Amino acid sequence: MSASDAIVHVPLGERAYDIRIGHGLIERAGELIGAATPGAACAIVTDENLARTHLPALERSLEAAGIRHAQVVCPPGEATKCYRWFETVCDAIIGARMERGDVVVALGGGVIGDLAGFAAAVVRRGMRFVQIPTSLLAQVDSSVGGKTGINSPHGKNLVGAFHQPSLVLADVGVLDTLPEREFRAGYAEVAKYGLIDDPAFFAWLEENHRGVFAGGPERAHAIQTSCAAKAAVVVRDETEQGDRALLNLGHTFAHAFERLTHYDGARLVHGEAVAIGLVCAFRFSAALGLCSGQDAGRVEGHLRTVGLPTRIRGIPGWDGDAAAILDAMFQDKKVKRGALTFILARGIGQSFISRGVEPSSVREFLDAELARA
Ligand SMILES: NC(=O)c1ccc[n+]([C@@H]2O[C@H](COP(=O)([O-])OP(=O)(O)OC[C@H]3O[C@@H](n4cnc5c(N)ncnc54)[C@H](O)[C@@H]3O)[C@@H](O)[C@H]2O)c1
Ligand SMILES: O=C(O)C(=O)C[C@@H](O)[C@H](O)[C@H](O)COP(=O)(O)O
Ligand SMILES: [Zn+2]
Repeated sequence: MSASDAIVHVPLGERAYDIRIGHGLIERAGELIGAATPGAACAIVTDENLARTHLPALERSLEAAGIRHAQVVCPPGEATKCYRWFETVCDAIIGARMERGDVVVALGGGVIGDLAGFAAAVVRRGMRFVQIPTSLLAQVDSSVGGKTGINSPHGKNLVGAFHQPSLVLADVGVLDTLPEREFRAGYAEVAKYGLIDDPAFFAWLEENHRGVFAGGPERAHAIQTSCAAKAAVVVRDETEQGDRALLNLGHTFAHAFERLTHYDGARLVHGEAVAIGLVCAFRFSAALGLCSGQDAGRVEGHLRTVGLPTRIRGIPGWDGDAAAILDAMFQDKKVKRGALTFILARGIGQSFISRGVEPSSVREFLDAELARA
């Protein structure tokens, strides 16, 4: 145990768990997983990048704690969140004779977390699950809250389950090996929490983003603030019957862009799609007269300052039209009785759920965005 770890508790009754944020957590994973799930063996799910960098330390730690472990290594990238790799991961866990009481450990970014979590939700009708998020995005968002799943050719995350982890170990030190593009992409989800309901945090990010990117103490503060923000929403509405949809700010747009680029991370990764989606959500809100153009400009300005893409027309290799985006949006899980739902905003930190948004107004907005120089 280290006195300097921060802990965000997620009080979900019998599914309650801790998010531990600190340094050297992979080296201490054996001890921490052993304490959270005594006597359990571990099926580690990871990708090739993590297998090279941080898997050996995790294996040493499990061995030192006397924990039996097996692993399955997947290719990196969004395309892995698919039926084929889901089958491979499930069968690897089963083939390693992992029992229902054993633990699936996700060592990786959001792709691995979502895929491994979904396997944990269904193998032997539900195994325990530990998240060791290694990307900024996974540490601030995907490892928390229990959304797991894979993509369909029809749309993002369309097959999945809610399955909460038993423990989250966010080792801030592992971010030192994360490629800069991926760190930046994860920052979009950090900014999202300020934009949802915490204008002071967004203003803090505007002032302190350099420290977050440089790995100063601001980084751990941003991760902790993000986890606490997400945990608070998840505790209010675990399975997205209402308020949890706020965490989807920017995502009705983002998921359409990801599907239209065929989940090709070389062109667009999730966090980049979210950055463009956040700008769209605010610009759409401004176009509808809900929020000021000044606030929409502030959102775009900040994301552009940190180097994130902000324009639909900037998506590499995609030159489609508004009809294609709108068509993809109709596969969104927030669609209700055929009507679109968007998370819109009355200002920075003042987002709200808007049901039954007219497709014609979305179409008009998208046409104008696509015509933007
Ligand atoms: N479940 C949720 O609540 C939730 C929330 C947000 C996003 N997501 C999902 O998360 C996914 C995106 O996650 P992501 O941005 O982490 O992408 P990712 O999992 O593809 O990871 C990004 C890249 O960085 C590499 N990487 C990760 N950690 C590294 C490290 N420490 N050192 C070196 N390389 C490292 C990975 O191998 C990969 O190539 C999307 O599928 C998205 O839909 C889920
Ligand atoms: O946890 C949530 O709830 C979110 O919406 C977080 C999002 O950042 C994340 O991308 C999530 O996977 C999207 O969920 P989906 O239900 O729209 O697929
Ligand atoms: Zn997201």
